[in-house]
Amino acid sequence: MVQRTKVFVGNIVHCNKPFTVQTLEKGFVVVNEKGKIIAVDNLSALDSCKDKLGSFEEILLNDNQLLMPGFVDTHFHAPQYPNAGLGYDKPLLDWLQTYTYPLEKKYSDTEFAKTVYDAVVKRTLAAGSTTVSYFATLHLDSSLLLAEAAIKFGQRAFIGKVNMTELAPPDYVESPEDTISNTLEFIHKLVAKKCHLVQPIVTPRFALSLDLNDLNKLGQIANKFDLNIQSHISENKAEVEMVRDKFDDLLYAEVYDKTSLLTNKTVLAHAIYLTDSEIELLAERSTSVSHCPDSNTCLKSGLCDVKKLLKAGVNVGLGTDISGGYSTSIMNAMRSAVAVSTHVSFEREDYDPLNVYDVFYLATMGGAKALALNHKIGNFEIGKEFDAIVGEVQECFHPHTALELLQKFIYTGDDRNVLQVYVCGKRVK
Ligand SMILES: O=c1[nH]c(=O)c2nc[nH]c2[nH]1
Ligand SMILES: [Zn+2]
Repeated sequence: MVQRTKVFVGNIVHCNKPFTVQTLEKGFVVVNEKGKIIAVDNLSALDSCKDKLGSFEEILLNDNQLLMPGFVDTHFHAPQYPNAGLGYDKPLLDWLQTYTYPLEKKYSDTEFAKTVYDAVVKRTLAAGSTTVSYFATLHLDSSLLLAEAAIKFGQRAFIGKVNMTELAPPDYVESPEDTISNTLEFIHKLVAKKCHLVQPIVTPRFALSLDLNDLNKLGQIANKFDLNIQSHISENKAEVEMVRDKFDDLLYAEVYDKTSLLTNKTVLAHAIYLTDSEIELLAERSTSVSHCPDSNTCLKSGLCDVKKLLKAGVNVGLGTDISGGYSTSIMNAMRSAVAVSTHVSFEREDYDPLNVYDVFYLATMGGAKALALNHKIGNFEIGKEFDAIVGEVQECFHPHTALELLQKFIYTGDDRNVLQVYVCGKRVK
């Protein structure tokens, strides 16, 4: 169905530059029938702009509402949603074996997969995540069902069929041959759906799941088809030690670099225990980090020093990391990122922790860049596709500026405060 041109009028906030929130108090954004932003300005320019439009739909925001870019969740294990909030009594490697792999194995059942995946996409859209990078499971058919859920409900998404040949139960690993051939088939079948919003992403689970040879083949596939890549890095001390032992003293980031997996379209979750030289390597390769503060706390993995990564020139986005994390909401991840950074600051001299505006940048432009979508989404630049949220702060007892509304929205809001959600100009909530 062709969309009508839309004119949004009200308080507008977005990051027009890194870590800078631009506000248009009483501004407007015009979105054309293809979902692209064609004008952004102050109210004084609205009448002359309207004169140039044909028919359009006007969306008027009230004084307690805010138009902002949609949130980007850079790390979400969709099959783990049934475990959200469960099993935080074990650290990463035991947690994987005890709770996570047994659940993921169930996605050989496509009925079960469809039920969970539909619920995940509806829930994340309701929370304002207009773009999500999903891990699925090893299963080809049910991974395609996750893609279908995103297409059906109108979410922008990356879908990763997970690769894992080792260090998991014998009935939840693939042979080295199958992991490559199934990945190629998954990519071809997903691309054949011809939905520009939903794309495959190469997804080696982590360095302990595959050998160098298979990691390298996945690097070649990503390179050949120009695909995004997602994985995990340096989340847990025992994991980091096992990687050093397995790969003859290579550093974790060196394992991925040696196998062509560190690119400007790669996003790596956690990155808590990187050495300075690994951080430099990520910056050199323009590889991004997905910061998942809730997961790092629930699994007692550690405190990620995001400010250090940013200072070294590494781009960072936010991830909910269901079900290492318990919340499907990037608003919650923003609050937790501020809290964790503040806790890091207690142990440092002259340390300026992340603030509410910094995490708004990470949740929008930082995430867009992590998924190499910053030319398309992340803010309201003319020419970009309109992925946006209308948020509302309820119970305002006196007038607030747009920046005050943004603070209150992030700190006190949840999906009840996310009134409308748009992906590429189409309303999806
Ligand atoms: O938080 C995590 N969740 C996972 O599912 C996983 N697999 C490897 N490493 C992981 N970390
Ligand atoms: Zn994860």
